[in-house]
Amino acid sequence: MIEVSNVQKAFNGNPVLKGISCTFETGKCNLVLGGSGTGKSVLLQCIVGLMKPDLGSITFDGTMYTNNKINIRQEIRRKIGMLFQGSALFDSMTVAQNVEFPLQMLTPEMTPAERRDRVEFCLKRVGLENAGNKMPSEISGGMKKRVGIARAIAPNCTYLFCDEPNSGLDPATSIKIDELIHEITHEYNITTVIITHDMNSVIEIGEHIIFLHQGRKLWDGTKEEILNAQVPELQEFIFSSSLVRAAKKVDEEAEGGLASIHDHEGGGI
Ligand SMILES: Nc1ncnc2c1ncn2[C@@H]1O[C@H](COP(=O)(O)OP(=O)(O)OP(=O)(O)O)[C@@H](O)[C@H]1O
Repeated sequence: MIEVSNVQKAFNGNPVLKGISCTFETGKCNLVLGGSGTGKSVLLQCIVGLMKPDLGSITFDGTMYTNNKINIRQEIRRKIGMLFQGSALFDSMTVAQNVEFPLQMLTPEMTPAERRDRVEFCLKRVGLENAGNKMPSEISGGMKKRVGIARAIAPNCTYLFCDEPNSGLDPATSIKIDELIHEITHEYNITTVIITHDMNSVIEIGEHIIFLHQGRKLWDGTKEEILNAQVPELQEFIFSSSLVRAAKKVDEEAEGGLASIHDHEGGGI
């Protein structure tokens, strides 16, 4: 479990994170949801240590990360896997070399043969067993995300951070990537944190959701609870998604008949 307590961050006097406290649960897909510019990426960077919060603390399974000794921070950092927006593969390396890269950096004790086995295993796990020799330029956006996932889990990560894993993907491929992240999270009991503004992902894999708005956490809960959350900013965010509007309309038709829908349309959400 990752615990974030009163994290604050400002740039040039402009507060971006205004005291965020939340927990990310072990073995679950934890989603950080919110509109553009609400501080999702800044929060993620503070959690993984790419940015230093001005105030507040972050613990990983009870061990303090912020302001702790360098060796303890490095030990935690070794357990973190990252799936970057746009996949961030090395263009000059093959798919297999990309997946092997963090093993060379983080697990020097592994022999070349052990590394090759691990790469083979991870590529197979993400459904890319035949793509090891391809270059990133030869594979699709969805395949690149899969390589990114294989690379993130290769060193046996305990924590997986995904920055908008669906960006640039078509809806069907997005669902497959969401499903893969969800499966891997449960299979290896990983604490997964996903930054997103995609309501499809919320509905697919949102086991624990944090909603950020203008640098504050306004709500947290599950995908089952989110549609009934009584937070105006969250409702506005959710119902700006045409998919959710359509799903709610179908529900209302089934439950209340057409009269209730027409009433609703008059009032608006
Ligand atoms: N290094 C930085 N220096 C100055 N301002 C920054 C920096 N990083 C982020 N910001 C500002 O912090 C605010 C929040 O940015 P952030 O990238 O966290 O938003 P976000 O919620 O991830 O948005 P999006 O969904 O569009 O990626 C923005 O106003 C952004 O301009």
